[in-house]
Amino acid sequence: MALRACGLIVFRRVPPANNIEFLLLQTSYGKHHWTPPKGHVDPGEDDMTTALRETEEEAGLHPGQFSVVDGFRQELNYNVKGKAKTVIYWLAELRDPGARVRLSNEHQDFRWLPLREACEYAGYQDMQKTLNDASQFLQGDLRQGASLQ
Ligand SMILES: Nc1nc2c(ncn2[C@@H]2O[C@H](COP(=O)(O)OP(=O)(O)OP(=O)(O)OP(=O)(O)OC[C@H]3O[C@@H](n4cnc5c(=O)[nH]c(N)nc54)[C@H](O)[C@@H]3O)[C@@H](O)[C@H]2O)c(=O)[nH]1
Repeated sequence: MALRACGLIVFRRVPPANNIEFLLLQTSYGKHHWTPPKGHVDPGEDDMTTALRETEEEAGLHPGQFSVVDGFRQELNYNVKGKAKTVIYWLAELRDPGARVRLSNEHQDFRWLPLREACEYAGYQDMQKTLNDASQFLQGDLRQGASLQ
């Protein structure tokens, strides 16, 4: 069975133009790659609980500080050291764009990045596609919101 991990693509809207920035964390081990907060599903744990727990452990952001966006869920499948791994991501908007990120010792740095830079930092094509899809989803959300007003 594939290794399973879950996480949240956390974003914030930055005044004055409400531009979207995504949160990426850099590992303090291995190749020092950048990903959204995520981690392995513990035995008996459901996926969303894992995503919330890992976001709190790795970024210091608790569920009261963000809202999970309805209707967006992406599954990535890749190999790590020859073993299949599945990663599920949801999208979550930080309520206070100034909220402080607190890293654990698993990460050495973090950045809030607009889409293009986030894709550059993430590197992997599947993660780039996920970030692009998230951005498009949010733009669609905005358009829908505007048409309802
Ligand atoms: N010392 C040391 N310790 C490690 C190492 N490795 C782990 N630890 C320990 O594990 C704990 C973390 O546990 P959790 O937080 O629960 O789990 P995850 O968050 O799942 O953590 P991972 O880092 O294991 O998982 P990935 O991010 O998935 O990276 C695995 C590989 O996959 C590639 N990769 C990454 N993202 C993408 C993508 O989007 N797309 C594609 N295509 N590929 C991608 C990339 O090549 C990468 O090298 C740490 O505390 C350490 O103790 C290591 O190399 N050295």
